[in-house]
Amino acid sequence: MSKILVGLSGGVDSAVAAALLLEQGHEVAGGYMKNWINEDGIAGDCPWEQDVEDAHAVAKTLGIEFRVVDLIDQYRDRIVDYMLEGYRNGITPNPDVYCNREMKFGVFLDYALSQGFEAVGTGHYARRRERSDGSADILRGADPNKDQSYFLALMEQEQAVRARFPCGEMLKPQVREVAERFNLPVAGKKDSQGICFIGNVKMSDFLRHYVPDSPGDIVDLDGKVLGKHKGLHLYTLGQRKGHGVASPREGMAYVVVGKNAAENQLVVGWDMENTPGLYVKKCTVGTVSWVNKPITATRKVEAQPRYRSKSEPVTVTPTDDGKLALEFVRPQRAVTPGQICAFYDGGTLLGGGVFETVE
Ligand SMILES: Nc1ncnc2c1ncn2[C@@H]1O[C@H](COP(=O)(O)OP(=O)(O)OP(=O)(O)O)[C@@H](O)[C@H]1O
Repeated sequence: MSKILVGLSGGVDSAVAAALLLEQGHEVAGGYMKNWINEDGIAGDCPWEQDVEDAHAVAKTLGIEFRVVDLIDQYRDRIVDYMLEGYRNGITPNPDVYCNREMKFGVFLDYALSQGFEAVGTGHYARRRERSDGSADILRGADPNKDQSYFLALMEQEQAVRARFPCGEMLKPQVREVAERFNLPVAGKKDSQGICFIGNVKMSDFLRHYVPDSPGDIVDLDGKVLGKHKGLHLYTLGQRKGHGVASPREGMAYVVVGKNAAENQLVVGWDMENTPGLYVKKCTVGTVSWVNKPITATRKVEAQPRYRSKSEPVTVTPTDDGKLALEFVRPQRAVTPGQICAFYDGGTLLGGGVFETVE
């Protein structure tokens, strides 16, 4: 039996995580991380008050203690600033992945340990296996449609040791069944969408609040001006919609293939495999971390370049400066600096890093 603080978000998955850990005989308390309360007056609905209420109601139903943990300052420092800095520097950051490493299994775990808990449980769809030496592996969740191990790619070993993911062994419909069995008030609540804290605020509205628009030309690969963009940070490599350049050719679409920061130009090209800049086989990954057993010599593994994509065979070579040189077997579409690359060996998450340069 362990003493576990479960991150209760007000959603169904974390409510079920708490119920299952309780059923397994652990001593469980629920903690809501208060990360963001939209003090800056951004248009849109940030439903944190409803979420706290729902989390509290779940704790009451389960008969467990409930706390609200104020992490607003840490969230601004570690997630919001990282994100805004990334966009200002022309990359596409991934706050969801950082939130797991820095917040849930960072400051929230530190808080839990300081309060006498041994572990933090969450509703992530990922599995965890303990080895006989006490170390832990993170595996893909049993539900292939819900697997969230990608978001845990920057977790380190000490964090994996202290994590608990009881929903990872189940399929989503089974999680809903458990919620009903425990009469949890959130059993029918809709899954949350998008970035962990923004709620229903549109990402472009959020960014616009902090990073000023900086309009410039949209050009094709020959430099011909096709339109105007609102600011390079508002566009992502591979983006097909929302750039406003209509295609004159039936069945062909323009996509973002590059950003020329020096000229403040957004470059678009045809969505085809031979369009320069859109598909790459070689790239580098920095900010590397390993859940278990670092890769120290050239090795063939699988890499998942974004959340909703398959993992792909890749050769990984550590470089002298602590980064990784990657060579994919097949060309990859829109490998985006700032986004996360997760490495797997079969169903086991090895670790991850941040895409830096692409060739
Ligand atoms: N504000 C929060 N406070 C405490 N824990 C949180 C909070 N936000 C997320 N978590 C934890 O992290 C897990 C994964 O977060 P994510 O935002 O992906 O939620 P989710 O998959 O929609 O799950 P849920 O149904 O529990 O909201 C949650 O299941 C929960 O345990």
